[in-house]
Amino acid sequence: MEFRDYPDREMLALSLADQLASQLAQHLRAHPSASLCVPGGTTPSPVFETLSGTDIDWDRVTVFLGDERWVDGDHKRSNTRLLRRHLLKDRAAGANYIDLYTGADRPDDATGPLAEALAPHLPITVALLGMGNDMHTASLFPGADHLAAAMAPDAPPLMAIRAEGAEEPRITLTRPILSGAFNIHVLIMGPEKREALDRAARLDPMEAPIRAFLDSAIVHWAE
Ligand SMILES: O=C(O)[C@H](O)[C@@H](O)[C@H](O)[C@H](O)COP(=O)(O)O
Repeated sequence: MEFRDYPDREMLALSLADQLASQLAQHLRAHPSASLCVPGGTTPSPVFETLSGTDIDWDRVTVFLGDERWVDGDHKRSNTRLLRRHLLKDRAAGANYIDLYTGADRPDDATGPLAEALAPHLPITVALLGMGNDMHTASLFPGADHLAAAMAPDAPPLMAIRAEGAEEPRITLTRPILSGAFNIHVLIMGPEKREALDRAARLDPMEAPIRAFLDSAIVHWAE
């Protein structure tokens, strides 16, 4: 794991957005398209704000979330709503967006069609992951109902998941799809998350799902 410590949150957001954009641009120099997988939650908005204004060929970039809460796109807990406000605008408005919330009654009914929609965009070019204080990432929560299946090497690309720490049913990309990304970045801010990360490094991925991605990730942190 590579750990990058920034003087403040603003520097982190500017620098990380630049690193993500450079990796996408570099991939686009040699390939017709690229994919960007991003987290929801509260932390990444400043990174998204900068990234949305970067001058890359967004028309050739497909964006999707690593996980979505099973709520309508205009619900305040919708990660898609967050992306529409902070990332899928300005220059990035031209990106192709795959919405993980299909409107099906249950996320369980959406995994098949979404796996087909994502397939042409795998492996992921750049994956940005968040982390909760309980060491979950995407919706891979410790103690979640299908965690073992979602962490297995032969897991399907997406799974429906329910967990105590999650307020609503979720859909999540699984370990093999996320860990297969060419570039993996983890974004965390604040002392609590830094402590959680240190703890995760000593635990098994079933107790600390973020652990499964740390060996090949760059972790970006600011106080
Ligand atoms: O939908 C979600 O909740 C996420 O995608 C999730 O994995 C998130 O990245 C972490 O929970 C951190 O969330 P915060 O940035 O809000 O702390």
